[in-house]
Amino acid sequence: MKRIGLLGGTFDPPHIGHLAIADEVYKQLALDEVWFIPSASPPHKPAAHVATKDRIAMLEAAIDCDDRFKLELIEIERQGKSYTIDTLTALIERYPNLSFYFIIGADMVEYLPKWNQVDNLVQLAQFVGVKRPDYQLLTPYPVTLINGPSLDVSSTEIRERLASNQPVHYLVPPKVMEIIKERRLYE
Ligand SMILES: Nc1ncnc2c1ncn2[C@@H]1O[C@H](COP(=O)(O)OP(=O)(O)OP(=O)(O)O)[C@@H](O)[C@H]1O
Ligand SMILES: O=C(O)c1ccc[n+]([C@@H]2O[C@H](COP(=O)([O-])O)[C@@H](O)[C@H]2O)c1
Repeated sequence: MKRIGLLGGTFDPPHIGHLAIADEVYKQLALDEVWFIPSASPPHKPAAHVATKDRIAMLEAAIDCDDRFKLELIEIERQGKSYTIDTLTALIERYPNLSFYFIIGADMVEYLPKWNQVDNLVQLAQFVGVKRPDYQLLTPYPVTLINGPSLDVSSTEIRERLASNQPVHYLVPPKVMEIIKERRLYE
């Protein structure tokens, strides 16, 4: 049975933290692929700061050069609030022969008790929690905890730096930087 990592996110914009955790979990859990799932509408925070088409273009560019990473648009196609319970239910129905590993950073591990139908949700896939600065990697839920590199980078910080004309080179992949510049995102 193929082992698929799922990394859901707002990706507003995608950054090296996303790629590093996908890479780390891929290796530590011997996954076959990692699918990146941009949310249509994040369930727990305000809407993204740029258009969905821009987030998709940036995410495509971010994972383009890595064959292990794929884009999965199931939440964009479904529209509405992107609850993970709906996404996992649909993916399991669509791909009964794959086993899924839902990857979350430590901030989301802390927030997991508030996720929609969390008790059912954690039965649907193996949840995998990854270290992130300033957050506890601790939970009563059955989450596999991974101690990888802990990168102190967030989309919020990148947006703030772009808005105040500070450099973000090396925090986002070069092709993502090109899109940000060409489309004048986050100015
Ligand atoms: N630096 C990081 N280390 C570990 N996990 C991360 C890191 N950045 C993002 N993640 C995880 O990746 C997933 C998607 O994150 P998201 O797209 O919301 O990025 P973000 O940097 O947290 O964004 P924002 O600052 O806008 O809230 C979440 O599970 C989040 O915890
Ligand atoms: O389903 C939920 O209740 C839920 C609550 C918070 C976050 N999530 C998912 O967790 C992933 C990371 O969220 P975010 O907003 O930090 O990008 C993304 O796939 C979200 O849809 C899901």
